Order: sequence, then C-alpha cells, then structure tokens
Amino acid sequence: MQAKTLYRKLIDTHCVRQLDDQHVLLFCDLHLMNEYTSPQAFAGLDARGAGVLAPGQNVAVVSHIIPTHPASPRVIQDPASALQASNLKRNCDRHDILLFDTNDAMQGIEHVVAPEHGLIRPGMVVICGDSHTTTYGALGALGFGIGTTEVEHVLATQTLVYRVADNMRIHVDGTLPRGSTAKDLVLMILRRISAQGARGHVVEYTGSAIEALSIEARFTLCNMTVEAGARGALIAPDDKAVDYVLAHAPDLQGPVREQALAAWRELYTDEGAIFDVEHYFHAADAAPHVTWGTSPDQVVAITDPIPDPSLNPDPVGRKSAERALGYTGLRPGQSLTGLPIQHVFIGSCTNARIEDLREVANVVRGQHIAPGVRAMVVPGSGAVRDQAEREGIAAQLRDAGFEWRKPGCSMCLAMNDDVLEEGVRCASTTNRNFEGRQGRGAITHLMSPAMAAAAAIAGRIIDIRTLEN
Ligand SMILES: CC(C)[C@H](C(=O)O)[C@@H](O)C(=O)O
Ligand code: SF4
Repeated sequence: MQAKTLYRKLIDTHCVRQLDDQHVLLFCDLHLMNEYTSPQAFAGLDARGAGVLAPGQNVAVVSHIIPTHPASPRVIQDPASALQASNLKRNCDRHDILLFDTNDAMQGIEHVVAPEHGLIRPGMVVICGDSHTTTYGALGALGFGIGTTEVEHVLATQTLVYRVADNMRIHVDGTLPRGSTAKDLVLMILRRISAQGARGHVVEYTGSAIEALSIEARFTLCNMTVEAGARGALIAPDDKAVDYVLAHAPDLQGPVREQALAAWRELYTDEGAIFDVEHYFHAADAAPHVTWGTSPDQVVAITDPIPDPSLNPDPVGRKSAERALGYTGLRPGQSLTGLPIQHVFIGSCTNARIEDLREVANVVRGQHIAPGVRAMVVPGSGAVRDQAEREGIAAQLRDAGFEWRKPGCSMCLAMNDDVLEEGVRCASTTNRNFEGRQGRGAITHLMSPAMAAAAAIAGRIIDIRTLEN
C-alpha cells in the first residue's frame, strides 16, 4: 500500500467523490459558525428554499462583535452588530443548531469554545467561516476557513468542494529556551518562512519540540500557522491529544469510544510518505520574539535589532518593510527592548486559554502595571474565565491593575467596543498586527502572554528573561 501523509489520510476518509484531478467533494464533520460570516449564507438558503441537512453537525458562537465590559447582562449597543447577533439566534433557533449566544455562560471565541466542549476530535474535518480554524490541527483534526458562499453549501449539504492542498512538513527538534513559548516558536517560523511561506500547503508539525508542547500550546502554534498562508496545520494525535479529547468529551463511552480510539491510532504519516516541502528548525533558536511591522512575519528575537529594509534583496519585501516601519514609527537597527507601550492586550484565540493566563499571573505576581499603561485581559471563553477566577488568577490580575473582562474577540480586531486610539502602541498576544487592526492608527506588537505581561509591568517592551521571578 502507498505510504500516506496524515493530511492525505484525512482527505481520503472524507472524500465523498473525486470531482477532478484537483478537487474533491469533502465531507465535513463539524461546521462552526459565527455571527459575522453566516447571515448571508442563511439568507441564501432561505432564498433557495433549502434547509440545513445535518443541524447536529453545526454549532454557532457569537465571537467577534460582543462587548467584553464586565457588566451583566451583556448588551450589544451597535445596531448593525446587534442585528448580526439576533439574526444568528433566529437562524439557529429555526434550524435547531446549537448556539453559544451573547449571554451564555460558556460563550467566548469560537476557537476556544469548540474544543472545550469536546466538539473537536482527532481525524475530523472542521470548517468555519474564519481563517483561524487551523487551530484544531492541535488535536489531529483538519480545520480551515471557508467563505460565505461555501458556508451556505455546507449548511445545505454538509460537504464542500475542496481543492486538495500540497503537503509541507515542519520538523522542530530540541527544547525551547527559558522564557519562550509556542508563540515565540511560531513567530520564529514565520520570520524564517515568511507570511507566504506555507501558501497552498497543509503543514504537518513533527519533532521532539512539538511532542513536548501541551495541547494548549499546540493550539497556539496551529492557530498562527495560517499567518504563513497555510491551508491547514496538523499534529498527529498522541496520548496528550487523546487525553485532552476524552477529558472534554464525557459522552464518548463504551464501544463508540473503543472504535474512536482505534481510528485515532491510525492518524499519523506513514513511514516513507512524501512531502512536497520540508523545513527543519531547532526550538533552541526560538528566543522570545516581538513583531516590529504590520505583518506577523515582520518579527525579530527580542535581542535582535529591527532589520534594515535596504538590505532586503526582494523589492516587494523591501517596500512593505519600509511602509511598515513608517506605520509603526520605528527605525532599522533599532532595538525593541525599552520601547514604551501604552496598552497591553492579553486575549484572542491564539493566547487566551488558561495556561496563557497562568503564565501572565506568574509574571505579574505581587507587582503592579506601570503608571500610564492600560492593560486588559480578555479570557477566551466563559470556561476559561471561571477557571481563572477559581484559581485566584483573576483577583491577582485585578490587584495588579489589569482590567478583567468578559470573553470575546475584543481588541484582537476592533470589531466591537474594544478599540485602540490612534497612535497607541500595544503589546498584544494576538495573531495579526495589520495596519489599523486594533484601531485606526494604533500600533500592534505581537508577542507571548509572558512578554506582554512583562511589558505591562515595565511600561515598555522588555526581554522576559531579564525579569527576576
Ligand atoms: C472576522 C473573520 C472573518 C476573521 C477571520 O477570518 O479570521 C477574523 O476572525 C480575523 O481574525 O481576522
Ligand atoms: S480572536 Fe481574533 S483571530 Fe481569533 S477569531 Fe477572534 S478576531 Fe479572529
């Protein structure tokens, strides 16, 4: 039998029909929805008089537009956003689709909520009208974002016309340096392969450094792989992944559980399977990283100076770096260490899980944020928020001067009440630092939760390793 990659196995087990050389009709186990990319799809279904084929395989979460202010109940003030939320509720009610609504205690960012409820399992194909659906590769599920017209197709048929991607393997051996996390690893990979480096590919991560990562750290890594242009990210499920899923899916019992475990054991790349592209990295090279520009690959290790665009042999890269430096108000050769920040944002589907908040709490312990800094922590979900309260993390962060908010996408993309003002420089645990992403004219520096926490305390970007703790 021909040796197959994990990706190929997932495609083959979900192929309803081969449509041509490149395309398959792909069965989708789970379709996640948000308020932002689903309304037109439901409207399209209605116009055709079509229904939802498999309501139980669709789940919706209000994520992007929700206010995170601690007031209860949460009320969406912006009329257009309120309409999106009420439309989603109406559509889910009508079609019998599970919804984590605005005031649901378990609401949050869709990519944080779904795995918490055991909805993501190894070997699944999971799709969503959102690019960060790649997150689920952490559990050996093929997740990827789709467009609104595809959302309609999936609702009606639970399938998708899918162009099969190329295979890339990124192998990372070794141990992360002190102070570094999966965020620093993925930022280093982005620096090395660029924001286009995995375009058209599904990336499988392998190696001892990947095996050593916790499941939450793997979520971070797979989440940001889309920033390299990847069409998916995968990590073969190991015992850690299986334990995580079983802990979150108490319904999986008896013979079904045994069948599932047997199927999951087959989810690995066969010896001798061919990848179209392979990269090798050493985790030891992933010192804490911070972005200096307006693309996640415009990033350096905190100890390195900002590169000089004039030395970039690629004219397009040079131009975009020059423009980015103009926007972020920085100079080639400058060090990011010591750069004053006015805002700190800890949140997003990249870094707002309990382990992230524990790291923040560890850095902050007994200290206070610097005068003049505004720092917000937005947990990824109601479950994360509750857990952090039970562990005393919330109280500790509040005492340190952080705002402790309700869950949602919040300032990851200013599509709600949480918007930065022009010129504000923000240390952020999010995944995108595009121009205006956190507010018009606001400047985003992507980094790990620990580095963002350290920036909050110092009032400037610092190397976490210089903090005595
Ligand atoms: C709003 C949504 C479509 C978008 C995405 O696809 O990723 C958002 O979540 C983002 O992070 O930019
Ligand atoms: S937290 Fe940010 S990246 Fe994640 S889904 Fe929301 S807006 Fe997109």
